[in-house]
Amino acid sequence: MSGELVPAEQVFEGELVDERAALVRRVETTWRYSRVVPPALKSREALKLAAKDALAWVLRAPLRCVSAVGRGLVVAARGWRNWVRVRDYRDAAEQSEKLADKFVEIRALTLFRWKVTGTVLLAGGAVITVAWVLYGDLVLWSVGGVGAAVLAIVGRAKDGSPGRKSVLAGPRTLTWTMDSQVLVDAFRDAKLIGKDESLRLVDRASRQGAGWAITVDLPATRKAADVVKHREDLASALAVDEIQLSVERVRGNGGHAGRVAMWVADEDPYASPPIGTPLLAVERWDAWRPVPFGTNARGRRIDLPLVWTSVLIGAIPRQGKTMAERLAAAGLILDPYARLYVADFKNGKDWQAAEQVAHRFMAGDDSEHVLAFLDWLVELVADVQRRYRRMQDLDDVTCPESKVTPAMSRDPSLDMPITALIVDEVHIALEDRTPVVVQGKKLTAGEQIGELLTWLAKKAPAAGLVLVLATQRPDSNTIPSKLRAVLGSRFALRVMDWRDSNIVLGEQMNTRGYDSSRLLPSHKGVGILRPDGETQAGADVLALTVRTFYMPNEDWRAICERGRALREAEGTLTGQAAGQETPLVHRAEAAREISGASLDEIELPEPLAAVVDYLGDGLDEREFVPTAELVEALNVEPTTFGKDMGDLGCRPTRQYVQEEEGTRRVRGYLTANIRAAIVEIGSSGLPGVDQL
Ligand SMILES: Nc1ncnc2c1ncn2[C@@H]1O[C@H](COP(=O)(O)OP(=O)(O)OP(=O)(O)O)[C@@H](O)[C@H]1O
Repeated sequence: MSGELVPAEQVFEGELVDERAALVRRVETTWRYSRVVPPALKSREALKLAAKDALAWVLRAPLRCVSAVGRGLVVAARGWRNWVRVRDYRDAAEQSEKLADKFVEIRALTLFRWKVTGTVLLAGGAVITVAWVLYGDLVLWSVGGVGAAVLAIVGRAKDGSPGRKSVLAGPRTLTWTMDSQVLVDAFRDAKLIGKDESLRLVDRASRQGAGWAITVDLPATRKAADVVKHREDLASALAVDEIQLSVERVRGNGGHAGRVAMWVADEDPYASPPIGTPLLAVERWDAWRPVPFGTNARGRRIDLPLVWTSVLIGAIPRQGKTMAERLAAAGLILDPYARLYVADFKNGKDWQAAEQVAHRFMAGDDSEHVLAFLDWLVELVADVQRRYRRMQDLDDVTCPESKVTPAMSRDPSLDMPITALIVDEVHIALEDRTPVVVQGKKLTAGEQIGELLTWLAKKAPAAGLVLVLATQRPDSNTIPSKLRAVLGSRFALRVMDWRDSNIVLGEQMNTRGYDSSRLLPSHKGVGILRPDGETQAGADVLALTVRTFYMPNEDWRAICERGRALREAEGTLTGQAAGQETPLVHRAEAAREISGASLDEIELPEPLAAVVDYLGDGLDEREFVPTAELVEALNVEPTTFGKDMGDLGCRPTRQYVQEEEGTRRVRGYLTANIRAAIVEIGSSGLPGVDQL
């Protein structure tokens, strides 16, 4: 130290003054907090850790690389699949609900992209092969390396994208047409097949009419009938209204109990304008041919066979019942050989036009109409019995079985035309409570009508009688179950509940998937048809939804006018239409016709038998026979005789008779009354009406 003074930094109390250490400390601090220095180099510990990590990374790199390439492969395959199936376009079409319209375009584009794929694969393969031939294995290694690197980059694990992306499902409608997995899922969701079960496509989805059709086979032991039954569940799973979904079991040679034909309409098939009846365009019709009745959801025409069957139509008011009944009638009207009985208990103008063509016509809902209708039925019963008797006499060539044939029905000498009894609002007749006496039994007219209609529905179709009954009240109290059971074809338009639907269509039909109470009120003329016999849908189809053709009044009138002209030309206009007021057959006489017995064959109680014996031919030739004459001839006691005759239905009357001393008014019996009593007794020995 020289004692010379030098400048020095300020020194605080307690601070060690060491210039070198301070500098090192400052450098260290700067290094540690610097942003540019990598963290691994900031401390010895960090460096050790980084070295370990690097070693682990190097060791795991091949594994990561392989899994990245694998993921890349999956991503690339998925991307290619979406591209080749035009996924983006299809999704856009689906979102805008235009998938059906774009289907053809999408198919064409798919095909094109498949071709591009094939071409690229072939061309790429060829180039690599040539290069390999020219330059050796290096080419393969290079292509493999580059490909693997690209795939590894594509498939590298990205932060924040674990697993599959969840997506909101778009409209499911019609997706199934392109992706059968969607259909399988829908069947599973509707619990029609199990979780591990699948469907087998018999036909690819194809365009049919305004919708898509597909046929599938259910897994073994699953039944097509269950799919039909749970149509609504399936419709829900496919996200369509059940009215748009038609499901049928495929039967016959090409089908089996597990084969289902489905058809899904693009939109409500019954929302379109109604279709007019094709009958308007024909000159005449053959009653033996099924009558054009309506169309099914697919727009296929459905005809209704009428001959050899009877039809019941039921619906709540204003659903198209009369329209349906008139369609059935129209086919018969256009056949000049068919005979019509038309009873309109609604008494509207719907049936008026038929008056000009009907053998018998009646519109009204009073007791007198009901009684007149009863007489029609008696007349028809007698007619049917006459037909069967006549058929017995015909040779086997003309009449091979106890059934009317087309030739027989058109032969005027046989007088067995196809005869239709068409009744609108039949419940009015069936509910009528006017008392009538039948074979000494008191009944209501309604009961008697029920009995006769049942008999006719049971026995008359083979004799050429067709019953077409429509009712607004298809409940069990109104239409006797005996009658319903023998009406072969049923058509149920919308009704109030499934019970009413079953009453029209038959027991348990709702559990088989046929319930007309589920039809929409706006769907006028749409109903469930359970045909008796074969329709276009096939002989085995239990029931089908049909929308009847539309036949407004003017078309109906035109058809009736044509029917009249045809009958005039053929000379087959009869009954009321021809101006003939044919007297109605007396009920008792009809009963005689039923039995086929003549008066002589009837076993009579006394004293009637003695009276008949005594009168002989006089029974027909004389008009009146005095009581005194009978008492004397038969040698009976007058009071007892009078009482016994009264009990047998013969009431005495007073009439003027010519005697030697002049004209005298005496008590006696009208032979007509005696004859009526004989017939009445004869018919009571026949099977009662309920046994008919
Ligand atoms: N196939 C159809 N297409 C379109 N509309 C129809 C069809 N059938 C019936 N309608 C319409 O439904 C309405 C009722 O028809 P209709 O008179 O035949 O019914 P209804 O059941 O007989 O009625 P009501 O019980 O009063 O006798 C009519 O306005 C008719 O035009």
